Amino acid sequence: MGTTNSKKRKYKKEKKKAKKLEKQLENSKKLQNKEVSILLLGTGDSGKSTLVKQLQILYRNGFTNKEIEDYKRVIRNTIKLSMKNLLQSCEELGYELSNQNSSLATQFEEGFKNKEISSTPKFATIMSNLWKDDALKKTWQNREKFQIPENSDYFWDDIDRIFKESFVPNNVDILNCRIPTVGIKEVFFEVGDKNWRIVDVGGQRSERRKWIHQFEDVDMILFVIGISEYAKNLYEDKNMNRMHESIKVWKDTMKDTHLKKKPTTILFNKVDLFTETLTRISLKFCFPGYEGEDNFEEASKYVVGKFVTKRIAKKRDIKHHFTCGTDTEMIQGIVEIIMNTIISKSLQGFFI
Ligand SMILES: Nc1nc2c(ncn2[C@@H]2O[C@H](COP(=O)(O)OP(=O)(O)OP(=O)(O)O)[C@@H](O)[C@H]2O)c(=O)[nH]1
Ligand SMILES: [Mg+2]
Repeated sequence: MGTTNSKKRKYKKEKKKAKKLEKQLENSKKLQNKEVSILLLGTGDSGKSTLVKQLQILYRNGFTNKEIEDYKRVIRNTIKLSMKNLLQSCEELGYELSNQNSSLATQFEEGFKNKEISSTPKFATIMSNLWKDDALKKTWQNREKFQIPENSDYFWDDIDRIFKESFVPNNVDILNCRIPTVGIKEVFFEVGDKNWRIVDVGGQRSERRKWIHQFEDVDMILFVIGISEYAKNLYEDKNMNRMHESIKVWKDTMKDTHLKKKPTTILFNKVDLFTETLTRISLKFCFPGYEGEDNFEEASKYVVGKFVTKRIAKKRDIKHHFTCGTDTEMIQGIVEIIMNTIISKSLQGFFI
């Protein structure tokens, strides 16, 4: 009797296993034909488009000649505009340039208005000499007090190369270059035998009302947070702290009914800048209640807790990673983890 029951149980178990396998095979076949859509969300400047550039480098042979030419123009313009901004902020903060550099600053102001002069190697040398001035270095150390592209120092350190006639931006230059996204951009990739659609949106306030139209048609959300931005205010609202805005946007987004069942991954991006900023500005600046040390381990754990709260995590499938958006190798590793998670969820019938 006992033996018969145990045989029956074994048979039932085997049957269940076979059915599961059959379902997985069926899902896998469906998945082969299905495009998986990932929606990138997050406030402005958090690093969404940088991630798309990385995917372009990793899975689409990089950038076209036209794109490279456009980036060349943007990079050179940004260097000039940021230098102007730095000089002005230096004055506002009350730091004084050396006498020699004061006359360079005058030459810069005069040349800045003239497109031809400001494209010459001589003008580039003026900027690279200015960048060596202690007062400008001190101003840069206080960059959270004004609005300036975060990676300006990457370009200023290399002005001579960038203003050479033969200059062609490399991938790292392009990854460091900032162009705010306006509207919705779709990018398509094929990795292995899967098709992926990545939807990149603009994150500044005026762009966010367009987000909702994308919610229904996507399989997964990647929410990008600039974790280093806890000491900065918004570009579009000088009185609002960027981290507090990010928390608000995240909580509002998670309330949306269309997104309730969508797997969500948070990327706490800009970890390189986070580590550096912590050496200058305490996390208390943003969270007065923070009592930990200003090191990556403690501070990042605290910030994660502000996003992955018990209330949000209880109802949802939320994962998170720390990233440096400009580090191609690191991003490749994270992207592979995310894609594998999606594939395994699809095999369970999650998206199909
Ligand atoms: N140092 C550093 N810079 C980063 C990192 N990720 C992105 N950036 C830079 O941050 C700036 C903004 O990145 P974007 O990708 O344009 O930001 P976004 O989220 O697309 O911004 P919007 O289009 O306005 O919503 C760019 O200059 C990037 O080079 C990072 O991890 N480290
Ligand atoms: Mg963008």
